[in-house]
Amino acid sequence: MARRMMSRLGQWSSYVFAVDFDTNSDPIYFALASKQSERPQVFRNVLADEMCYSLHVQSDDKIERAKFYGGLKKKLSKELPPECTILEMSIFQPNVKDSVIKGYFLKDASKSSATERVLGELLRNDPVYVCSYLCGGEDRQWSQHLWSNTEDGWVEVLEKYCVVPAEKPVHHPSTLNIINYDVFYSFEDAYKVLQQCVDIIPESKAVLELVDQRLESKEKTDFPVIVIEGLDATGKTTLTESLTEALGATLLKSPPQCLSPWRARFDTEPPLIRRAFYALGNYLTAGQIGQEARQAPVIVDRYWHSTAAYAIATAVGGKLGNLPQAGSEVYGWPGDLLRPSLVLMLSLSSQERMRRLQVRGQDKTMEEEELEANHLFRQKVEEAYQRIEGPACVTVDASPSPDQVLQQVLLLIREKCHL
Ligand SMILES: Nc1ncnc2c1ncn2[C@@H]1O[C@H](COP(=O)(O)OP(=O)(O)O)[C@@H](O)[C@H]1O
Ligand SMILES: Nc1ccn([C@H]2C[C@H](O)[C@@H](COP(=O)(O)OP(=O)(O)O)O2)c(=O)n1
Repeated sequence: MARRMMSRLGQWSSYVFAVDFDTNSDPIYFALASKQSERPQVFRNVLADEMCYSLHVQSDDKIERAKFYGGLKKKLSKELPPECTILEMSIFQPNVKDSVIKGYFLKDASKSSATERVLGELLRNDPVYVCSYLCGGEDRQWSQHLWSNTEDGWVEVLEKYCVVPAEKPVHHPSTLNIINYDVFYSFEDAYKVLQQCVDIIPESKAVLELVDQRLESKEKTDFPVIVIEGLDATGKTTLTESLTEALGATLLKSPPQCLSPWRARFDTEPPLIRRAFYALGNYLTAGQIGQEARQAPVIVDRYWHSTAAYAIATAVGGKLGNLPQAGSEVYGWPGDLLRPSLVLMLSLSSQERMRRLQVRGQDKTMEEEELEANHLFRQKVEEAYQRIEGPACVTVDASPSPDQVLQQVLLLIREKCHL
């Protein structure tokens, strides 16, 4: 037992735990120690008389971890008593890339044994670590208790540690695992993810077959390639159509039409798989761009900026300030993806965007519903758009009439692409 304790503390001593009690403020950071700290009040102001637990996925397989973590929230929401609040939590090594293990922190005000029963069941059947947290003693010190399964099926506490405060890290933990989890910077990295999904998501096979037949694109195109970006309802469809006509251009989009039968399927998958699907869509579109730009200018409705900006904004929790700094490698362009001549981002006030969404009155994707509900998320998408480089986007005011927006954009294209 003593040896196991040493080994676990050895394993976790460089890790910090972060719990998101409130998305508008910083997480609460804590670490584990064998002795109490002089500043023991880790959860002061955020926990009352509740029982607390944490759950972390325990698997070396990236796909299994992503799938299980996504399903775990649904399972917990369904099976736990309604008085139980489920908060996002992560364990990470401060400022070390790829070190995050995601999990949930449970605040349970139910005073029933149902929660422990559900967690015991999970521990027996699924790849999870389960811990409970207790506050005791005169100085109200918190301790963490790691659960273990006994051979006869009971749950026991295996190890117990003191919970001590930890410093706020320079980089928000949600930024540490962006590369190759949320954003893919080469064809091969995205392709590998879908290859590993073939057994669990049979549709991956059809997508990979299409991708295998993609056209190769040269680095330099004969005619200019102009990408139009922006949040939903900022006027991309309206502008790309009028622009295509005005310039005698070819109109393409990413993801391309040939992926539409599978898009809804991949939209239900966890970020790792969903984002790999969209990344591959860009390479398919790049092949089409290369082909079409031999004959005429090409207009593209969404491309890499959309893929990276939405992925980064979804991955980064909390405040706008948690986004990786401008100039970070996460905003870089994939070395093997065709670069357009110009990227324009249509920008609108949230009131006008909402008005246009209502006028259009269509079904919105879940993500767009979230955008509406979540002003912060919308800001993060736009900020990420503006930080992406290689080429960076030029922001266009999309609030004037459709014709005025078209004239403004034609001027920009003439100036930057000499068309
Ligand atoms: N410049 C504009 N002024 C006013 N309404 C516009 C303008 N551009 C587009 N719209 C309207 O706003 C809605 C969203 O435009 P759309 O081109 O479909 O956006 P997106 O393709 O970016 O989702 C549509 O109903 C469209 O007719
Ligand atoms: N090239 C692209 C295009 C869209 N995406 C993702 C990003 C968001 O999750 C959604 C936004 O697409 P949505 O269909 O809502 O937007 P439009 O209707 O095209 O304006 O798709 C992407 O990752 N890469």
